[in-house]
Amino acid sequence: MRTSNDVIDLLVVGGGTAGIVGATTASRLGASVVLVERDRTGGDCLWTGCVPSKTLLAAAAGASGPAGAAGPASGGSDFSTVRERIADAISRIEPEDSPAALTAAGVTVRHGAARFTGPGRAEIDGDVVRFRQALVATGGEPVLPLIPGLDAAPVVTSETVWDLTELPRRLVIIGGGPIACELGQAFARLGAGVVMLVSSRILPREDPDAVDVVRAGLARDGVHIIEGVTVEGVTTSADGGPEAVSRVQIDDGRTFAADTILVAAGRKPRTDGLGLESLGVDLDEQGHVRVDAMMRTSSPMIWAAGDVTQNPDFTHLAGVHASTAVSNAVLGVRGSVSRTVPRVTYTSPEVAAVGITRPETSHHRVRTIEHAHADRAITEDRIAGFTRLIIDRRGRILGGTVVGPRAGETVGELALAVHQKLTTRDLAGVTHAYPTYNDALWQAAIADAYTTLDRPLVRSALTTLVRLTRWRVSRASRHHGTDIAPTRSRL
Ligand SMILES: Cc1cc2nc3c(=O)[nH]c(=O)nc-3n(C[C@H](O)[C@H](O)[C@H](O)COP(=O)(O)OP(=O)(O)OC[C@H]3O[C@@H](n4cnc5c(N)ncnc54)[C@H](O)[C@@H]3O)c2cc1C
Ligand SMILES: NC(=O)c1ccc[n+]([C@@H]2O[C@H](COP(=O)([O-])OP(=O)(O)OC[C@H]3O[C@@H](n4cnc5c(N)ncnc54)[C@H](O)[C@@H]3O)[C@@H](O)[C@H]2O)c1
Repeated sequence: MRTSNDVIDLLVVGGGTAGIVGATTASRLGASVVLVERDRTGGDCLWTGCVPSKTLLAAAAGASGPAGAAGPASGGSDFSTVRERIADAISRIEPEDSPAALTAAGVTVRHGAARFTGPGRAEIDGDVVRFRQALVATGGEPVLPLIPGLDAAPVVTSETVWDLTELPRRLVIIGGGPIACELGQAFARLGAGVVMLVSSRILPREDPDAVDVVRAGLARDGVHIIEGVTVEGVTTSADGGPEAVSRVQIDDGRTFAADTILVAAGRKPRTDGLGLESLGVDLDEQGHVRVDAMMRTSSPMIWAAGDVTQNPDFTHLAGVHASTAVSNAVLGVRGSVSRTVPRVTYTSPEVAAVGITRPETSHHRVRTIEHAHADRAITEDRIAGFTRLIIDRRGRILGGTVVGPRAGETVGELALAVHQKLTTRDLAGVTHAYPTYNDALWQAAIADAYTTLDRPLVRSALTTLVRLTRWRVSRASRHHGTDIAPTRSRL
C-alpha cells in the first residue's frame, strides 16, 4: 500500500457526467482535483445511455419497421451499419470526456476502483489518497428483477444491448419506462418483432393523455404492448447464448417467444462496497445517497451528484447538480439546485414535461392546444399530440406537457417559463415564429391570457377605455375638420 502525503482539495469518485462536470468545475475554480474512474471516462451517457440510444433512434427513424415505407431493416448488414453509426457518434463525442481532456482541464485522472476508508481517506486499488472533500458520482446500473429462469435466458440490459451483432428477430422487453419505450420503438422500426411487458402502464410518470399518444405511436410501429402484467417466469430451450429461444410467461398464462430479452425495469445506485458507511453517509432504502438541495450528504465534506443520488436519472441533472455541489464545496458557498427539471422521452412522437403536469388544487387551470390546431403539425401531417399548460390563479405557468414532434425542443421554453415564474401574459407577449411546433405553446398562453379579459373588473375597465378612446378620436377628428364621428354617438 502506498500513501501520498499530499492532501488534495477534492476527490471525485466516478468519471461519468457528474464526475467530469464536477472535476472540471472544481479545477476551474482553482482546487486540486483527482478523478478516479474504474472503467471508461464518459460514463453511461456516452457509452451505453443517451448517445447510443439517440443514435439508434435516429438510425431507426429512416428504417420505419413493419409499418413504415422503407420496410424492415432486418438484414445483418443493415444492423452493422446501425452499429457503425452508433460507434461513430460515440467516437466523435468521446474526446470531450477523455482522460486527455480532463488532464488538459487541470484534473489528475486515476484509473481504478475507489473506496472510502475513513474521514479524509480513500483507497484506489490499494493506494491511499488523502482528501479534504469528496464528490461521490458513481452512477447507477440496471436492476435485474427476480424472475424464475431469467438468469438462464438470453438477457441484455441497457449496458449490454449495444453488444448485439444481429438484430433480434423476437425481442421481449421487460419494463415500460423511457429505456423500454425508446429502444422498443427503435428495434421495431428496424424490423424486430417487439413485445413489451410492463407491470405498470408505460411511462408511469407522464400525463396519461400524452402516454396514450405515445402508446399509439409505438403500436403503429409494431410494438406489442401489454401493461399491468406480472412476468412469472422464463424458460429457455438452449443454455443462454445467441441461439437460445426463450418463452416468457405472464400472469394470465400467455407466453411470448424471444431470442433476446431486454430487461429495462429500473436502475439502482452504485453504492455497494464504496465504504460510505465509514464516513457516516446516509443512504435511502434503495441505496441512493441522500443529498439536500445544496447536494450535501449527511457527512460533512462529502457531496454527491448524478444517478447515485435519489434525484431523477438524467444527464442534464447530473451535470448541473455536480457543478452546484463542487462550487459549494470549493468556495464554501451555499448554492441550491433548481427544482425545475425538464425531461424528454425521445420516442416518436416525443413526450416532454417540466414542473407539474396535473392540476394540484382546484385553483389550478389547464390549457391544452391539440396539435390538430397547430399549423406546423397540419402542414407536416403529424397532428397526433398536444401542448398542455398547468396555470395557477395568478396566471403563472407551473408546468406542462408537450407530446408530438420536437416536443423536446419546445420544453426548453416551457422550462424557462416555469423557472422564471412567468405568467401566460408574459409568454403571450413574446412573438413566436410561424409556423413552428412551439407556436402551440404560444397559442395555449394566449388562450389563457384572453380569459383574464372576461373577468368583471377587467371587462368594465376595458369598456371604459374603449368609450374614452372613441370620444377622444371623435373630438380630434372634429378639431382637424375630418369629422368621422358617427352622427349619433353610441356613447
Ligand atoms: C439507455 C439509456 C438512455 C438514456 N438516455 C438519456 C437521455 O436521453 N437523456 C438524459 O438526460 N439521460 C439519459 N439517460 C440517463 C443518463 O445516462 C444518466 O442519468 C447519466 O449518465 C448519469 O451520469 P452519472 O455521472 O451520475 O453516472 P455514470 O454515467 O453511471 O458514471 C458513473 C461512473 O462511475 C464509475 N464508478 C462507479 N463506481 C466506481 C468506483 N468505486 N471507483 C471509480 N469509479 C467508479 C463508473 O464506472 C461510471 O463510469 C439514459 C440512460 C440509459 C441507460
Ligand atoms: N430520455 C431520457 O431522458 C431517458 C432515457 C432512458 C433512461 N432515462 C433514465 O433512466 C431511468 C431508468 O429507466 P428505465 O426505463 O429502466 O426505468 P424506469 O424506472 O423509468 O421504468 C421502469 C419500468 O419498468 C416497469 N417494471 C419494473 N419492474 C418490472 C417487472 N418486473 N416486470 C415488468 N415491468 C417492470 C415499471 O412499471 C416501469 O414502467 C429513467 O427513469 C430515466 O431517468 C432517461
